[in-house]
Amino acid sequence: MKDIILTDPLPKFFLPPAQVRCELRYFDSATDADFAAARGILAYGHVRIDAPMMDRCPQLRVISNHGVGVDHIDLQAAAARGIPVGNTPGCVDAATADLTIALMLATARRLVVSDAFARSAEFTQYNPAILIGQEVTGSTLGIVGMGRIGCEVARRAKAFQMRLLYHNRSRRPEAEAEFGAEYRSLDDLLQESDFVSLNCPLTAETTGLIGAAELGKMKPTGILLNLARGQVVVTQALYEALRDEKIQAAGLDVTDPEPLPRDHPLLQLSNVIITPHLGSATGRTRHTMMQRTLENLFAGLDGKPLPNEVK
Ligand SMILES: O=CC(=O)O
Repeated sequence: MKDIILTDPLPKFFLPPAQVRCELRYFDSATDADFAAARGILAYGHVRIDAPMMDRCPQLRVISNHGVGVDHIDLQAAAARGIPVGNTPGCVDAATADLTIALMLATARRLVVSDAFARSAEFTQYNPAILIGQEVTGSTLGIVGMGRIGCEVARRAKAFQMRLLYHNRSRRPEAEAEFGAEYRSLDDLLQESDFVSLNCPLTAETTGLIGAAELGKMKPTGILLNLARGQVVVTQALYEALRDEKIQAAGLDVTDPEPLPRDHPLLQLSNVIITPHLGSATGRTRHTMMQRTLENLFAGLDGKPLPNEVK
């Protein structure tokens, strides 16, 4: 008999490998009986998985998260109920670091407004005076969160001959040795960097980490990149800093709230580029994430240790 699994609607390529041993029930249409019978939860999107949901599932053996960040899952509640939580670290790093660099280049070289200009009637001839950007090569990049993704960003930034600073909960001697990254307090990093890249997990410590005071420490030419979680940045403070040109630009793959309401003033600014939470969104990475998610799910259903358990 197949195991009943609660999940979000999954893409087509995910279905055959999941359905080998699972019957899928979608959160938004699952009945009380489905919750009562569920032996696993496959968290594909960011549905909040909290204690009341766990208590609706007395048979629950495992929660398997498609992705790295588990801030939408109440880990304490899961631990208290003896339910292991799995995630997919490692396989998302390259794609997320690629998008960090893409947003760095796109904000520095004003790609989105340039594209609009090139399509408009205003573009009548080559004009060396317009749309001047910032040079990425040789600039200083400050990485907040020198974990796996931060290290991949550093690796790519070296190809642009960037000077690297980092801030992390603890010193990372390997990153210092491999990339020549210099440790800084958050304040010093904000003051010295041309680009500040947020690549940290969302935790109690990083919620609201970048507010008005922190943005005020950045250079007026500084560019903020957020590939972490929207809640790491105080949205209103960021809006004001961009509106008042206290910083030059921001590249955001995540926002708080997410998505921003259509009438949010941040969406009116031309010095911000927003992508809809696409850090790991490449075909290859999505495929590997699927495999890792199912490995954790199936191991949990079998009562075996998860290959990647969140501790
Ligand atoms: O946001 C995506 C992830 O946490 O992997």
